[in-house]
Formats: sequence, structure tokens, C-alpha cells
Amino acid sequence: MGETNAVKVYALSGFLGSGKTTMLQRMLADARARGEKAAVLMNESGEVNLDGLLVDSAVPMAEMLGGCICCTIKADLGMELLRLVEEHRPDVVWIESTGVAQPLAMMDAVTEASLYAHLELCGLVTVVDARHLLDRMRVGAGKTLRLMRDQIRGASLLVLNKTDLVGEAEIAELAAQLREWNASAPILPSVRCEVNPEAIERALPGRFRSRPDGTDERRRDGGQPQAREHGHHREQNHEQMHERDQSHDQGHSRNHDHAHDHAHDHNHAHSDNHDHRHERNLHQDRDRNQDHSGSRAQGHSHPDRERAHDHVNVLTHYLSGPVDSADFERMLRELPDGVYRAKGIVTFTDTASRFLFQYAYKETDFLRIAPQKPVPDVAVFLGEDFSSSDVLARLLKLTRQEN
Ligand SMILES: Nc1nc2c(ncn2[C@@H]2O[C@H](COP(=O)(O)OP(=O)(O)OP(=O)(O)O)[C@@H](O)[C@H]2O)c(=O)[nH]1
Repeated sequence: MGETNAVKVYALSGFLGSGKTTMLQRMLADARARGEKAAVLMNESGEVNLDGLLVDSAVPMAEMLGGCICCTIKADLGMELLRLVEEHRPDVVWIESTGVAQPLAMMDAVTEASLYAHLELCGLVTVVDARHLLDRMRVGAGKTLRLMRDQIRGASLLVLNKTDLVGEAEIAELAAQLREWNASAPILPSVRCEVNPEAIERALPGRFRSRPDGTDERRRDGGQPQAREHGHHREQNHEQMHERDQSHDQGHSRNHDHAHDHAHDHNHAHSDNHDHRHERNLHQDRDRNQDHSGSRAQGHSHPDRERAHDHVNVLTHYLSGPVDSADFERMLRELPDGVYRAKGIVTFTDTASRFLFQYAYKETDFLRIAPQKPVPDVAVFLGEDFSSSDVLARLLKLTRQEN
């Protein structure tokens, strides 16, 4: 990193399973090809960094697990970012948020960190799951649709991913919806986030340094100098942020009157065969959680305002042993509709190796892995209004069958 160049920071947003890690892998490969040193700040809702297993181990990475950087661990984001930058001196940092993060709250934390280090927030890339968004649009209003809309609104670049799962007319319909929610961000349709690097360069101004005279190296078409374009862009985001802050505040004061305790189901039952789970909502207060040490499964209550993803449940379950592969695949296929995303590491009784499994909105994927550090067999489920005890029962059945 040069003495005078700011570290470029990009944030990746997008609903659960939309393709953020897939996009991250592409961006890291791109940085490598450019000779740029990249670092990653990874936020996962579960307690194990499963996405991190998919990132080149040579890339410096800070992990923020078991909370969401837009709320419960927002304060830590700036700290982690500063530490990462100080320790590794990267040219560029990519932040991958959880699939339920409010992007503007996350950007707020990055901007705060830039007061203490030479950082520049250069873009917010939102990856959109074409199939899932379309289904949500068909259903109409709902918290998940609102969260998707917020992630789309805040973006400086929209990657309309998984277009292999929809038709041409649906892509056009989706693009029109994205345009309605976000008038300025370029929209790049993609399959597995395969997007033209030049289109990304045009969309994310910080990827090219402007010349000392303020003109833009990459603009060979007589367009506006980058400095102005960039400034304009940031102003726009600020405006959007301001607008959103106001509505947030309104929401806050409304909720304030109705402040209520959430008594979440934090069962931490250690079953007979020592399977072990941890269930909670994403806004669980981490500090309180630590206070519970050893018995953090206890319910807790707090009068916080309702957050955008209060409706999202997380179930983390540590498997006690190998399971049959066909039974496991069937269990995934038969997951309740409310489970949007599942991922984890599993050992099968009928194969020699371990697998990273992915389940994203009804599609499954298995990747053979050989982790470099010890990782448990674990399954994380995220979704809306699904019964954790039902999913847990299905998992326990799998391990019981093998014992
Ligand atoms: N069919 C299809 N699958 C895709 C596409 N892009 C990614 N996937 C798959 O979708 C699953 C989720 O992709 P990820 O990149 O892990 O999504 P993510 O947004 O990082 O997920 P979370 O961080 O858990 O919210 C994986 O199994 C991917 O292989 C695509 O364009 N089409």
C-alpha cells in the first residue's frame, strides 16, 4: 500500500444466499490479477465462518461471527476494519455482510472508521437473488421484501444474480423493479456473479485512482471527471441515508412507545447423543450473550426497537457424528418453506471426505473440503417463521439413525 493512497473499502450486501461469497471470490481473483493486495472482513450470523472456507487462505481475513454488523456488533466493525488495515496494509478491503444486514447502517460504521484511518468507502455492491426476489414480489408486502428493497436502495452497483433460474421476461420485470427502487445504480445481470470486470470498473469509481489533476484515468470517452462523478454519487447516497435515517427514527419513536420484551426461545438443549444447538434471533445482544457464559441458551429480553431483520431466525446445530448422505439430502429437500438458507459442514457415513453444503432457496450444493484448521460438523439454518424445533428434530433423527 502506498503511503498516500487510501485503502479502498467495498461492502457486499444482499439477502441470504443471493451470491455474496460467490461475488467476493470473483472480486478477490480480480484484485489478484491487478496485483492489488486484498483483505476481507467477513460477518456471519452463525458461529462458524463457513463462507471463509471458500476464500483463498492467502487473503488476510477478519471474522465477525454470531451477530450482525448492522446492529448487534456494529460497533466492532470499525475496530476490526482498522485492525485489519493496520496489520496487513491492504490496497483494498471487501466487507461481506450477513444476508440480513441493513446496508446503510453498515456503511455508517465504515465511514466512522475512516475518521481514524486513511480509508475510502468506494462502493456498496448488492447481490440480488433473481428467483427469490421475484417470488417475494409476487407475494407482495412483507418484512423480507422490505429488507431486500433496502439492500437494493443503498447499492452503488446491483448484481442481478441467478438469472439462470428465471426467464428473459422475468429478468426485464426484475430490472424494472430494481430501477424503481434504485434509480442510479448500474444493474448487471449474472449467473454465478460472472460480470464483466469493465462494467464493474465503470460502476465502482474507486477502483481506479484519479490523476492528481482530478481527471479520471479510466474515462477515455470524454465523460465527467471521476472526482465529480464520485462526489455526486456519494452525495446521493448520503441523501438516501438521510432519508432512511429519518424513517428509522420515526420507526424508533413509534416502537419506543410500544417497547416490548422479546423472550426468545434460546433452547440450548444438550440432547442424549450430545448434539448441541444454539438458537436465536439475529439481534441477540452479544455482550449479554457472553455474560451467560456456559448457559447462554437462557432466554433474555430487551426493549430494543424492532430491527429490519427481527423476523429472521438462526438455528446453529453441531452434529454429533456422520450422517447418511441420501438421508441428509432428503432432509434438505424437505426443509420447510420458511428456511431460506442453510449451510454447514457434514461428514457422511458413506464417503471418505467431508463436505461443505449449501442450501439457498431450495437449491443445494455440496463441495468436498479439507479444512486447514479444525472445524466441527455443523449446520446453520436461517429463515423466517420456521419452527426450529421441527428442523432440530429432523437433524437429530439423522444422527440417531447412525448411532
Ligand atoms: N443457480 C445458481 N446458483 C448460484 C448462483 N450464484 C450462486 N449460486 C449458489 O447459491 C448458493 C449461495 O451462494 P453464496 O455465494 O454462498 O451466497 P451468499 O449470499 O454468500 O450466502 P450468505 O452469505 O449465506 O447469505 C451457493 O450454493 C452458490 O453456488 C447463480 O447464479 N445461479
